[in-house]
Amino acid sequence: MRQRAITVSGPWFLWINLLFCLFILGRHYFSPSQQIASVAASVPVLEILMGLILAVSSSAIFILRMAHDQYAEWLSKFLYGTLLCISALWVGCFYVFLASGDSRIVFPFAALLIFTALISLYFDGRVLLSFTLPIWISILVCNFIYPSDLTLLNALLYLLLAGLFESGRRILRGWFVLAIRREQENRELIKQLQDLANNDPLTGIANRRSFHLLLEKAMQRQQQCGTPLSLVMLDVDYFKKYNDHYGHQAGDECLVKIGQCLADAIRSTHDAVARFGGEEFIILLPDAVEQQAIEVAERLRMNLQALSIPHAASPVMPYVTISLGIATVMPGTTSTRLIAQADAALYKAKENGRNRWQVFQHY
Ligand SMILES: Nc1nc2c(ncn2[C@@H]2O[C@H](COP(=O)(O)OP(=O)(O)OP(=O)(O)O)[C@@H](O)[C@H]2O)c(=O)[nH]1
Repeated sequence: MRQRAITVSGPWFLWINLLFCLFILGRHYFSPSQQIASVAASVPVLEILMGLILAVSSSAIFILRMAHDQYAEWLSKFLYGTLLCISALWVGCFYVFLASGDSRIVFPFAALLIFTALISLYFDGRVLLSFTLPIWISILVCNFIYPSDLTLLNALLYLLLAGLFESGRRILRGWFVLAIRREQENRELIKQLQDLANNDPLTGIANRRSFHLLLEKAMQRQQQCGTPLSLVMLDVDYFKKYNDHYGHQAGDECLVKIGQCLADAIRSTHDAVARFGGEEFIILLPDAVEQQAIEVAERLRMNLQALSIPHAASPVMPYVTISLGIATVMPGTTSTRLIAQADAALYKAKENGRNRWQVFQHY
């Protein structure tokens, strides 16, 4: 957010400097009074200083606009250096005016520059001070060197301006910090909402809703490119008995372990594992033909077996086992039908004795 502010406010402030320069260069037209005319002797110096500010400001505006990465860290450092340089040039300009006994333009100009700097750079204290501090200090010092202008009124004005500047900076900075905090909170909230919408709260893997979205996308791609696609649906064997034996809490922990085991066993970038409901999980295997899906199913079964989660109440094995149904897309298969086929194959695997996989048979 700070980088965004720099790339928006930085060029604006540089434009202000450009305009102020043009005003000084054309001062004879704006105020052809005796006092300003007395600066005439120093005109070449002044013209050079203004020319330099014009050149530095316009180059910096160009570089900031052309910057490839508008959020790059170097932009802040670049603006810091540029403003320090421009500020030094303004100090020279004000010195020329004060030295030639013409302070009329100095004070309002310095105040305007300092307050426009505050408006555009308040979010970055270092950059703000790099511009304002040299101007502030040099005017004070000049007043001591040329004490004709050091009146009580001027001193009071300096104090008043310093107070206004600091209080304004604090208020603006407070709003900026609040905006940053709100943005971070919103980002976290959006992430939480996305997690809630897409992930199963118990196991942390994708939920049924996001699985359907992934499946629809994969089906579209399959229809466009004619690539294969398979599904593996699986169900924990005798999970009701597990709950009854070990308690619902242990059942939850068992589901978390199974979800993790499945997620670890798939190619994370291509495939997707989701909790389909209760103790049922589903795995989407884009680009996988039937044989590859069988290999994945067997791997999942073996990985879970390797975990050896005790299931004393299971009539199949003394540890938790799963049954799996496999279905592969055929021409004209819809997503709903593919899920139904994987479910039918799973039912068959259960019927055939559980702790096994079964491929859907097209008769
Ligand atoms: N602990 C826990 N249990 C769940 C959760 N979701 C579903 N279950 C339980 O899973 C059990 C599923 O039981 P059934 O559908 O009869 O299936 P099963 O006992 O696994 O038998 P088969 O599938 O035929 O092997 C039920 O007792 C549900 O209460 C959950 O989030 N946590």
